[in-house]
Amino acid sequence: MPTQNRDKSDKFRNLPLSTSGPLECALKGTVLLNHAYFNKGSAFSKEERRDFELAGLLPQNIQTLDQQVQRAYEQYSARPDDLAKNTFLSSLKDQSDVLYFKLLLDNLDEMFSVVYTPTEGEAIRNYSRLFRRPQGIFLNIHDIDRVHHDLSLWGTADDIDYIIVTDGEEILGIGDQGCGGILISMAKLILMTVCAGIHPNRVLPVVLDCGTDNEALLEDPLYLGLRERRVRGEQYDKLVETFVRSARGLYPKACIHFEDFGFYNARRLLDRWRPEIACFNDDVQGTGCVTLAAITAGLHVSKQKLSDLRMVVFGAGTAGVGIADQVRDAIETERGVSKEEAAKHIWLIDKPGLLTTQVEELSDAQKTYARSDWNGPKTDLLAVVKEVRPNVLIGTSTVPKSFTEDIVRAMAEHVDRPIILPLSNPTRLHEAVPADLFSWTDGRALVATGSPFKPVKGAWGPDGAEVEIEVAECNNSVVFPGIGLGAVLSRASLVTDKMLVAAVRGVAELSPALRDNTAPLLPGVDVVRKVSVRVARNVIQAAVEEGVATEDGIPTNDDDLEEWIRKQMWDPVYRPLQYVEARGATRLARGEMRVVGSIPERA
Ligand SMILES: NC(=O)C1=CN([C@@H]2O[C@H](COP(=O)(O)OP(=O)(O)OC[C@H]3O[C@@H](n4cnc5c(N)ncnc54)[C@H](O)[C@@H]3O)[C@@H](O)[C@H]2O)C=CC1
Ligand SMILES: CC(=O)C(=O)O
Ligand SMILES: [Mg+2]
Repeated sequence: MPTQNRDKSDKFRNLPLSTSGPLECALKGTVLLNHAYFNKGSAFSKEERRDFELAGLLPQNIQTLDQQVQRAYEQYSARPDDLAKNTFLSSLKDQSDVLYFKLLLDNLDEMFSVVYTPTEGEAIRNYSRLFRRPQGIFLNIHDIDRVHHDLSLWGTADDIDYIIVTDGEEILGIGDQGCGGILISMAKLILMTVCAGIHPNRVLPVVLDCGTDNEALLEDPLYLGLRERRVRGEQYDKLVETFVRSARGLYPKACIHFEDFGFYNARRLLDRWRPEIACFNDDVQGTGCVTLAAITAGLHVSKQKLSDLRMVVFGAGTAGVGIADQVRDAIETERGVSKEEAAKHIWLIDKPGLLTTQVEELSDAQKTYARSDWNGPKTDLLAVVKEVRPNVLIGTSTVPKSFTEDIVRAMAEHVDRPIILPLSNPTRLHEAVPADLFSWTDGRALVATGSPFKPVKGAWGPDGAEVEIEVAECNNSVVFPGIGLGAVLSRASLVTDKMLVAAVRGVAELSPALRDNTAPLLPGVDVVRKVSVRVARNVIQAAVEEGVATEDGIPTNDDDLEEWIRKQMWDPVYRPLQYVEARGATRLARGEMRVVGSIPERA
């Protein structure tokens, strides 16, 4: 039985997760060809074609995965624009997980922005128009009694490692997208597999359909979700409570990742569940971690310390306050001061201007940063930049072009290497574009952006020589896959602050800017898996130190631990298939039981 890695020479032969060896499969014929997890299309071997009754269903020529990738790439390239390419990739994923992930991994630099921000934002905006077939779980706020049952259809206790849930209220900077939010859960899970080798058959994408306040969707006859305004209050809380308790009860080993909830709920739900279960909010914590790593690299280049930091955050919502918290906690540790003292390094600005103790209706999280020491008559971004003289400026406002030339020049007047991070997605909402930031600062700005940008050329080298500056993508996608991988493999009972600090260290250690002052502040997509292994290693070590790792046999030294992690990461390769009779709940192999055991029953 392929429950474990079966290489006898392998010192890790008792690995908890199986990622190699034969796969047992109870499906045959067209049902098998339509099952993305098992389907190999033209790559089924002669023996498999015989054993699984496929011979007459496939053209004669048996092809390799590489040949299939070549064909798929040609078809992809023929699509006229990025949205059409995104749709093509979604259909490919419905056909074959292995082919889809292999194509993606082989062409990640080119395809990352097509399966993720900014193109995925467009796909989500058009969800009900582009819809072909459902993926994931839709939980309806008026059917709370069904939640446990609907979740239970996806496997048994051992089968699920990672769950991403959204309520669709604040998607990727494009606001309320109702049930279309299912695609952000899907997209982030795809990144979990691509970047961190999380098994694609051991994850659950979920949307909590609570209605929508998006007028365009409410009026769209093709809209697929609940056509009513968002239900809030007690019923909303009951849905979330029922979802979390059912998910934990059914899949006790799974980590729950909250994504793109609105400002009011994101922090509240994280605070509610964090002390009790392994959970993570990507917009609060993932964004905080990756941004702190970028700042750490930037301060290294500018030869400053965290204790020198004066940071202005424009847009004090979920992401902005998440970043502030992560940075504040790092200053607290570095300076050995209280959280209140550390918070004095940070100025938050939102719609009313600078958050001061005079501003009413601040959330508890925002209140931490409300300034009592502000005397100036103006509190807009320019006035704050002139007064504070920040060395770090962050944009999480969704207000495009809000980092204007006068603001950036005012900042650069007092700071040699201003660190400027316009993080609002998608690309059109960035607070500034890199070309302008370099132009206004004579190439001195240290820039990273929320969505990807091409390198920028300008005469900013010594004696006015032309240089090309590469811009890092400062997106939580750099870090959340590694955090998730670490939490899954250690079977962490909680995701603690120390695990997040360890994750930041993992990303910062691999920053190209640490070795070359002119290189990007963060590692790029070319090394995503390396980053995830390093982040996961650090996270697991912190989980062990904190006493929250429940997996047995975690290696103690760095190299062994990295190898142990790598060996449990899923790779897109075709594994030989072995026919077995469907056996209901019979245990076949971790990760494979769900499809083998339950699909024939459900069919
Ligand atoms: N790069 C990354 O990894 C991430 C980027 N983001 C992006 O950050 C942006 C914000 O996301 P969330 O924090 O989730 O949304 P949010 O809605 O919680 O926060 C946005 C904040 O900006 C404020 N704002 C709006 N107009 C403003 C103005 N004129 N002046 C000052 N403040 C203003 C809003 O009042 C709100 O508090 C989005 O574009 C999102 O895509 C979010 C998470 C991760
Ligand atoms: C990147 C991300 O999580 C966001 O824009 O919401
Ligand atoms: Mg998000």
